[in-house]
Amino acid sequence: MSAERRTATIVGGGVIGGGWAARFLLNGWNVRVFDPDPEAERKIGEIIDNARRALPGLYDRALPDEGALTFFDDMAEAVAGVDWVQESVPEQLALKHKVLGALSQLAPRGAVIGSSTSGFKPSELNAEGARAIVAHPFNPVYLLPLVELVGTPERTGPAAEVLRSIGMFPLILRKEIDAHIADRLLEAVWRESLWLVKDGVATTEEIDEAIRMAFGIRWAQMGLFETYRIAGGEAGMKHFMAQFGPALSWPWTKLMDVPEFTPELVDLIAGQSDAQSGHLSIRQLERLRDDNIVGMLRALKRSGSGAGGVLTSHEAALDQAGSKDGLPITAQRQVPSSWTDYNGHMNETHYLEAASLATDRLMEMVGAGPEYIASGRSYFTVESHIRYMDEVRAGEQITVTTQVLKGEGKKMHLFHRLWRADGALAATIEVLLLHTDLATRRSSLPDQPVAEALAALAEKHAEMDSCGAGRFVGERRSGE
Ligand SMILES: NC(=O)C1=CN([C@@H]2O[C@H](COP(=O)(O)OP(=O)(O)OC[C@H]3O[C@@H](n4cnc5c(N)ncnc54)[C@H](O)[C@@H]3O)[C@@H](O)[C@H]2O)C=CC1
Ligand SMILES: C[N+](C)(C)CC(=O)CC(=O)[O-]
Repeated sequence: MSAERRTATIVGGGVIGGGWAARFLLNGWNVRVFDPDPEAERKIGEIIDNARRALPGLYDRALPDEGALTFFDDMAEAVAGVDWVQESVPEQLALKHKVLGALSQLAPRGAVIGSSTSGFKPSELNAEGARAIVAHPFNPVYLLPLVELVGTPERTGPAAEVLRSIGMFPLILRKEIDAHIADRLLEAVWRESLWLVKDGVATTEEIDEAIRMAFGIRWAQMGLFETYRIAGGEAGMKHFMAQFGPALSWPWTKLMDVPEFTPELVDLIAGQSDAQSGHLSIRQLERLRDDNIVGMLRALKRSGSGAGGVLTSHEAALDQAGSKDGLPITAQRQVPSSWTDYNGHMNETHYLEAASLATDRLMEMVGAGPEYIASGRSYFTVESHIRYMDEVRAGEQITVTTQVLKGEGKKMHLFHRLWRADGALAATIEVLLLHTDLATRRSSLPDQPVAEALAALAEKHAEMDSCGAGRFVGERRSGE
C-alpha cells in the first residue's frame, strides 16, 4: 500500500493548511508540512485530531489507512518528488509572490501547485513567473467538499481529478475574478452584517440566529436559485422575480458602502462575539461545528442532494474487501460520535445499523445489489437477534464479518459478527431475510444467479463455527 501512496506538501500550516493536511492524510496520502511557526506542529496536530473524530464519521466504509505526516525546515526538501503542493500562507500578495515563486522553481514539473487564496486571481499570483492555480477551499477543509479552481484547463483538469479522489468537489471557474464565486457571496452577507451591528440593529448573536434558524439550513441543501424558484410558488422563478424585483431598487442593502473598521467597531463586534461564544475554546467550537456538519452531511447523503452526492460517490470508490477468519468482511468503519449515547458508548440502535450495512454488502456480493433492487426484487428482514457483548467507543474502528447460515429458497439466514479493533467480539447479529417482489410486496424466489451465489456461500460457511447463533433472548451464555 505505502508504495502507491502519493505525497502532498502543505506550505503554511495554519487554519487552512492544517485542514488540507488532515484531508490528504486521512485519505491515505503522505503529508509534508513546511511552516516556520515553531507552534505549527502542535496546531496542526490538534486540527488533525479533530479531523480524525469527524471525517470518518461521514462514511459507512473505512477510509484508506492514514499516510505519514512529516515536518520540514527546508522548502526544497519538503517539495522534492511530491505530487501536490498547497500554499496556504497569509493573504498578502507580496508574500504569495515570494512563496509561489520559490515553489514553482523547486517543485517537480508535474506537481500541482495550488494556492488557497481567498481572493487573488491567478494572473495576480503568477505575475512574477509562478505557475500556480487557485485551489480555494472552505473551512473546515477536511469536511467541506468545495474547492474553487481557477487557472488554465490543462492545470485545473488534472487537479480536479485529484480533488475528487480525496472526496472534494472541484468547481472550475469559467473566468478569474476577485474573490472567486463563493467569497463574493460570503462577502455580501459579511458586509451587510457589519452594518447591522454598527447601526445597533442586531447583535452578532441575533445575526447568527437569523442565519442558522432559517436560510442557512435551506442553503445547505439547495443553494439560492433553486430555493427561490420554490419561493415563487407554482409559477416558479418568474413569479419570484416579478414579486421581489422591485425590492432591488429599494434600500434593502448597503453593499456599496462599507463601515470603517474603527477601534470602536472592532471592540463592539469582538465584545459581542465574546459574550456569545467566549465560554467555549476554539477547539471546542470546532468540535461542535464538526459534529453538526457531519450530521447534516450524513442527512444529505441519504437523499444524494448537493454535498451528499459527493460523499456517496467518494464512498463508492473506497475499497471494501478482505476477509477475517475465512469469512468476508462486509462492513468496516469508524464509529462516529453521533452513534454514541449518554453512556459514552455506541448506542444499541447502531449495532443493528452496522449489521444492516453488512447485509447490504452481502446482498451485493451475491448479485442482489442496487441494479437487482432497481429491477424490482430485494430482500426484506423478518427477524433479528442481537447479542451485545462489549462496548464500543466513538472513533473506534469496527469490522463486521458475515457467515451465511442458510441460503435456500426465499430464505437468507445471516450471522454477522461485529469486531472491535483490539480483536474483541462486540456483538453478534443474527438476521433472517426473505426474498421479496417489490411490486407485489410478497415473498418470492430469487433469480437463479442470486440463489446459486448464496447457496455457494452457505456451503462454504457450513463447516465453520457458528457458536452463538440460534439463541433465544435470555438464554444463559456459557460460563454464566
Ligand atoms: N481562514 C479561512 O477561513 C480561510 C482562509 N483561506 C486562505 O488560506 C490562506 C491561509 O489562511 P489561514 O490558514 O486562515 O491563515 P493562518 O494565519 O491561520 O495560517 C497561515 C500560516 O502560514 C504560515 N506562514 C507564514 N509565512 C510563511 C512562509 N513564508 N512559508 C510557510 N508558511 C508561512 C504561518 O506561520 C501560519 O501558520 C490565505 O490565503 C487565506 O485567504 C481560504 C479559505 C478560508
Ligand atoms: C473569510 N474568508 C474570506 C477567509 C472565507 C473563505 O475564504 C472561505 C471560507 O471558508 O469561508
